[in-house]
Amino acid sequence: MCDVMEPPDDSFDFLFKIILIGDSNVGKTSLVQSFSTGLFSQRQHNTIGVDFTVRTLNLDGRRVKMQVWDTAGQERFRTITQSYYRSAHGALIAYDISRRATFDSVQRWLHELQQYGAANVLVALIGNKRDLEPQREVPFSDACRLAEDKGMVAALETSAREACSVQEAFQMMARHLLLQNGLSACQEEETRGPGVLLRSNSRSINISSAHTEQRHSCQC
Ligand SMILES: Nc1nc2c(ncn2[C@@H]2O[C@H](COP(=O)(O)OP(=O)(O)OP(=O)(O)O)[C@@H](O)[C@H]2O)c(=O)[nH]1
Repeated sequence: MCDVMEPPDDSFDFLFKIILIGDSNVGKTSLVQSFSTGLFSQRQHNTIGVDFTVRTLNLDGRRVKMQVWDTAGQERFRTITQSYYRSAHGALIAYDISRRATFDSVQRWLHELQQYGAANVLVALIGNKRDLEPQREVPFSDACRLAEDKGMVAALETSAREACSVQEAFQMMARHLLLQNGLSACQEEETRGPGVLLRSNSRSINISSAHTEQRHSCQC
């Protein structure tokens, strides 16, 4: 049944294209699935090429349509996935907090983005599988340092499995894109400056409090 109060999903104020990149099996598809349906499936097929999902967010009265391009992490699809970089307004580079190698690859993904993406693309770093705390191989402080060094807008940790901070990750990117377009997403941020996310397992890089101590408790 249709809710008469809801405008049709094709109406929007802003359209942002977001690309999700990172090594295979870090959980990119799971993050997109969690964002679009709230569901998690343990058995996930490797993405072939690129998948496409759309969801419209209501951010403080603005309808922001998010077109999310979920790319394959496997090397053999690299030529196909690179062709999607150019039109992206924002990029989420994902790694798995329990596999250091996937974090070490972030620089390579960033390099690809710089090579094939638009000059003003906004980038955020996502450490997924936060629920695997006992197997953690990447301290959150390493992610924050890298994000800061590379001029990314934020570093966050998520768990697609526990639906932890996933919505926030996409909303954060949407808010940064609104800000980039000269629009504050909400009044509170207008008084606070360009920082957006203040959760304990996330950190906005371009705010004055960027050097405050970080904690890791997930409060979902
Ligand atoms: N524990 C845990 N497992 C996760 C999480 N997110 C994804 N997984 C699992 O990690 C595996 C890989 O997930 P995918 O979403 O297919 O990874 P991907 O990055 O899209 O992989 P490619 O399509 O090959 O690039 C699957 O078995 C998921 O169930 C998470 O937050 N926590």
